[in-house]
Amino acid sequence: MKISNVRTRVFEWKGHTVPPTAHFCSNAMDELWDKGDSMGTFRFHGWTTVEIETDTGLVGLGNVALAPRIAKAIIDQYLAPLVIGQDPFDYEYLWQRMYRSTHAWGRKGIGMAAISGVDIAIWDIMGKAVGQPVFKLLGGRTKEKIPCYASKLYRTDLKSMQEEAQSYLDQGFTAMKMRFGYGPKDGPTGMRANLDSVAAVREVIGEDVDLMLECYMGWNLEYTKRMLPKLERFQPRWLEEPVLADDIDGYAELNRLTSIPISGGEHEFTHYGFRQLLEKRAVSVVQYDTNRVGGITAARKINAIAESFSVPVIPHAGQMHNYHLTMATLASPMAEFFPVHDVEIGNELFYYLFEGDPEPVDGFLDLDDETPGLGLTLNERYFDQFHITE
Ligand SMILES: O=C(O)[C@H](O)[C@H](O)[C@@H](O)CO
Ligand SMILES: [Mg+2]
Repeated sequence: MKISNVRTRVFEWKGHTVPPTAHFCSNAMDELWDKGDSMGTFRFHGWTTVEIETDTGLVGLGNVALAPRIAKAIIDQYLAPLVIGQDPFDYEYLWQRMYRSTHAWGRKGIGMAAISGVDIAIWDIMGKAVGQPVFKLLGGRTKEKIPCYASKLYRTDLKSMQEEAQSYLDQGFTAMKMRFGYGPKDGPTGMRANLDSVAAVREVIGEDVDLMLECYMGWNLEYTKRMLPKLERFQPRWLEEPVLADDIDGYAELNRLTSIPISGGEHEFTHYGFRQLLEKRAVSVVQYDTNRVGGITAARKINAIAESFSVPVIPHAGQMHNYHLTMATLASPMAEFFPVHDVEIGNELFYYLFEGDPEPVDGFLDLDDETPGLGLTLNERYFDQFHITE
């Protein structure tokens, strides 16, 4: 079998979107005086699909969510020529070929995200070729079902957040993640607002539901050191991305500071990047996203490294490209799940673009033993809601 063609398309949502609101989610732009719509550069309203065809008629489907237009250009110009004519089962060789040939600029960030999209499509092909779901190629069914946590609760008014948290309880979730809306520039009143939002959610969900707290790179080391002791009474499952992804020593200092586990990794790349995070004990939860980190080929290596450090892997985003890895390793105890709703931040756009992702039932997801490959197809019902660039 040989790869005969690589087709990339950029899907940019032109349908209804929920307008941004102030303090929606703390983020890396908040430190700037002219931050404007600070989440503007962190919306996922576009996605790149990667369809890799073989000379035997199979089509593998991959995806990239970061900088979709750039990802398409990288795949079209640099990566497609490296894999066309090759055997997809030589996936490690093909990964090294893509990694090494773009090493000067592609080992982190959008270069590695583009490699991820190609790699995911290659694994979809391999599963389809042998008639097995991808997780069966990675280690098989290590769980009867995958526990998952509801992930939204962006900062709005406290009553709306309490109603949203209650809705996840009503759906049977026993874990959920909320976002902070304030950071260092908002001073003591912002701290109070942050603490009040956690108290409000805890008031609804009680003490026996896991609550994760998301800073999305919007705090800094000094502010987080002040916040952590104040947050301990809420017993969060983890505090996520309090500092910039490059501040690995800051992560490590925070992770040693209190009983609250620090999580991160959705903005880290390759098994080399995660070796650094783990050797420095910088995170207590590894959160790569397979469509960024280097695809399934890199993610499975990270799973093994994390397992050797006894650090759990709970990938960013849920979504099929991550679920197969979580199913195939005991090192990954659960998955993130983005509730489906109107397009807002854009994490939920995945459901408008693809069909096949499992629906959670009582806080659990399952994958089908009989569906070969990743189990995803493009959702053509919404194509008219997208501007599509071939
Ligand atoms: O952990 C997450 O889910 C990510 O940080 C979100 O996708 C991001 O959009 C901010 O909430
Ligand atoms: Mg996050």
